[in-house]
Amino acid sequence: MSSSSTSIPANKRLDVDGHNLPPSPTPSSPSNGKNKYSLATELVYTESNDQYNASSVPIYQSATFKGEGNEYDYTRSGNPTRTHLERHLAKIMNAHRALVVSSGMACLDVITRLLHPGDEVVTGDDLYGGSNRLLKYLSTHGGIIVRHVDTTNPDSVAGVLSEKTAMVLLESPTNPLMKVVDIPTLSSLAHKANPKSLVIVDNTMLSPYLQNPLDLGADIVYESGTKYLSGHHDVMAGVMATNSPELGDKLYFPINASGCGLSPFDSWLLLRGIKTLAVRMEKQQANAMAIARYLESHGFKVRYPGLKSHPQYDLHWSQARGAGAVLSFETGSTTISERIVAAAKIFAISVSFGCVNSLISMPCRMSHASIDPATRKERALPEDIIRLCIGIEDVGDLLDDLQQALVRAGAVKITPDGIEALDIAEGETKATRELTDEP
Ligand SMILES: Cc1ncc(COP(=O)(O)O)c(C=O)c1O
Ligand SMILES: N[C@@H](CCSC[C@H](N)C(=O)O)C(=O)O
Repeated sequence: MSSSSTSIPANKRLDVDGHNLPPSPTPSSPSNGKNKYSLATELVYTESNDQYNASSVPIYQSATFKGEGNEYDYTRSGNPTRTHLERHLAKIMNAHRALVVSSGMACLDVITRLLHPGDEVVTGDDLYGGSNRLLKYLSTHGGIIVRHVDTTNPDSVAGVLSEKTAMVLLESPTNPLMKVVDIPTLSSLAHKANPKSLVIVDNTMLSPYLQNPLDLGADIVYESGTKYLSGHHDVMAGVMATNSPELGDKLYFPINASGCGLSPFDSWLLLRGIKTLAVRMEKQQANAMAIARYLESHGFKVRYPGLKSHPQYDLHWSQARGAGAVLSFETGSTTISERIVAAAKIFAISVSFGCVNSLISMPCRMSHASIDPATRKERALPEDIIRLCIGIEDVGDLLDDLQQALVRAGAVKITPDGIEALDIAEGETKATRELTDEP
C-alpha cells in the first residue's frame, strides 16, 4: 500500500453539498505521529504479528493461557484479541492507551472509580439517561456531589468549579438535545480550578472518526462501542482512552479486578466494525443532513449541528469533523410525536443509534425514561422530542417514510403546492387538533 499523492489537504473540508466548511483545528487523521495514512485508511489496517499471517485477527477464545510469567495467563486480565483491539483503538483515538470493556456504561463505572467520597463532579443538564442514573446512584450512595449545569455556557461551568472538582464529565453533542460544548475552554477552566481534576468526554455521538477529545484538552475519552464503532447493533462494548500512562494503569486496575474487560468474540466483532466506520459514517451523516434540512424546511425545530441554525454551529465545526447521524426535533405535541413514531415504517422504534439501519424514538419514554419527569422538566427536556438515528439506507426511501409518517400523524398536510407544516395557533396545542390518522 502506498501513500496517495493526490489527497485533499487535511483541513480542507466540504459539506454534503460541496460548500466549504470552516477549517478544523484537528486534522482529518489523529496527529499522534504514529499514523502514516488518513484516518479512513488507518481504520482498515491493524498491525498483526499472527504466526500464520491470518488476514482477520484470530479470536483467542480461551479463558486461560498455559505457563507462568507470560504475557497472558487469564482472559479477565488480558487476552490477545482484546489487546489487538486496544492497540488499534489507541492509534485511531490518538491515545497512549485504550481499554475496552463490556459496555459504554462500564466505561463510566470504571472511570468514576477514580473518585473518592466528598469529590465533586460537574456535568451537563442534558446527558444520556444511563449516565445520569449512574451519577445519581453515586451521589446517593457513594458520597459524590454531582452538579448539573448548562455546559454550553462556560460561565455556568466556571461558577461551580472549585478545588473540590475532581471530574468534569462532558458530552458533545449531548444526547438527545444535540447541544455542543466548548471542550478546549471547559478543559482549561477545569484544570485551572483544580489542576488534578479530570476532564472526561463521552464521545459516543461522533466516534473518533469525527472528533478526538484528547486533542482538545480532555484527560480521558470514552464511548459506547455499541454505537458507531460496531455499527450493526450486534455487540455491546465500551472503549476508553487516555494519553497519561498513569491514568491508563489506574483504569486497568478495576477492569481486571472486577472482570468487565470485553470478551474475545466481542473484541473481534468490534475490530471488524471499525474497519467500515468511515464509509458508514460518511453515508449516515449525508443522509442525516438531508433529513435535517427536510424537517427544518417544513417548520420543525430541528437540533442537528450540521444545520447553520444550530446555536453552536461554528463551535462544533471548530472541534469536530462532521455532524454525525443523530438529530432530534420537536412537534409541539406528545400525541403527534407518538403518532409519527408509530406511523414510521422503515425507521424502527428502538433505543440506541450509530447502526446501519435508521431508528426513531421518544427519548423521554425510552433512552431517558430513567430521568424522573420532574427533573426532565427542570432541565427543559421536551416531552414531545423525537430522536432520529440515521442509517445507510437510500435517502429517498427515508424521506418518503418520514413524510408519510408526518402526514398520517397530522403534523403536515399535502397541498397541490407540496407539503405544508400545520402551524400551532397562539394558545393552541397540536394535541387539541383533530388528527388525520387514516392509514
Ligand atoms: C451518550 C451515551 N453514552 C453512553 C452510553 C452507554 O453505552 P452502552 O449502552 O454501551 O452501555 C449511551 C447509550 O447507551 C449513550 O447514548
Ligand atoms: N433500557 C436502557 C435504555 C438504553 S438507551 C441506549 C442509548 N444510549 C440511547 O440513547 O438510545 C437503559 O435503561 O439503560
